Amino acid sequence: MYQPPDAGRWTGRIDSVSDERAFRLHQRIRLLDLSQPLEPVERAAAFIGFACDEGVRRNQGRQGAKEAPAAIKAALARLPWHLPEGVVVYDAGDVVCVDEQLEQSQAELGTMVARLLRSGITPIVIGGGHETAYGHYLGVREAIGPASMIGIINIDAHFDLRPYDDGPTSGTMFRQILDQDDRASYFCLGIQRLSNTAALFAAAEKYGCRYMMEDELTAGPIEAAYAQIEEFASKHDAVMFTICMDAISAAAAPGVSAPSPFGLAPSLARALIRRIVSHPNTVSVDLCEVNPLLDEGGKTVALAAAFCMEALLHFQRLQLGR
Ligand SMILES: N=CN[C@@H](CCC(=O)O)C(=O)O
Ligand SMILES: [Mn+2]
Ligand SMILES: [Mn+2]
Repeated sequence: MYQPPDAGRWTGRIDSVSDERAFRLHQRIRLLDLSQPLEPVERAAAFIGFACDEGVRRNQGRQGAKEAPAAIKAALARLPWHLPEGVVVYDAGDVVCVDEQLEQSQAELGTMVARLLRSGITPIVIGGGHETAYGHYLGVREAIGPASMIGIINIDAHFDLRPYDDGPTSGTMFRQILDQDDRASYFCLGIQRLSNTAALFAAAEKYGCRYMMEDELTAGPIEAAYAQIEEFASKHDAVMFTICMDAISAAAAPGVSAPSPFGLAPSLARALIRRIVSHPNTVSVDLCEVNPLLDEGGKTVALAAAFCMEALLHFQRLQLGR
């Protein structure tokens, strides 16, 4: 079910009502109702929420991620505006999963993502459990057509390559995509040995997935990751980028279904995010698995909002003269 944006969410501290250098996102955001016709726009991005944790429920996880779009948008509202002149940022509302209708909700999210992409607007999808990524994928595939090659870059502790004989969950998306789409490939950064069974490592081999382990990334140098990102992104027509917040150290991101004691440092993840969205082939991003009900002092929500803002600031598609 689609819910148009709610202006009441975009409130916060006001340092000045006239000096634009003192503005925050809530003073700049525009509302975009995706139930109305869309005009083409240049250098624009839109937050689209996916209020859903049905995939997490089916995956035996701890529910609460459906509260994340409202919480992350509220945290984004308070951040200072540093975007270049001419960039427009929209709140495009939320797709809400009702009555355990995961598959229908993913399809609806896909429709919204495709509409944004076709209007030239960069989608910043705010999940939701990681099942968000499947709806995001449907939209990218619809927008770019069947012939184009999609590269999926995931920052995650988990492969999310589980079998889905009993239906899709928050742990099955990339297997679903690779089974149905021979023009999609998958690169995962931040994989942890203790977050995946041997069967899941075997699935990654079987599907020819590329991955970098968390300890490999942490030990550096980061240029090794940058080189792999460049090589992978360059050989695809479009890159969809997905961030699973449980990839981050539990010290910084406790508010997730499956916390990671040895997760990535936030600054390392930020460097990866900047590099991935800076690639000209990257068309969209989603950020998933924040569970505000499990958060400690709002720090996971604050980190998620900061990652969304970093993506906005560094998206190559939003820069002048591209
Ligand atoms: N999206 C999360 N997927 C993980 C969850 C693991 C867990 O709950 O322990 C997975 O299925 O592997
Ligand atoms: Mn994960
Ligand atoms: Mn995941």
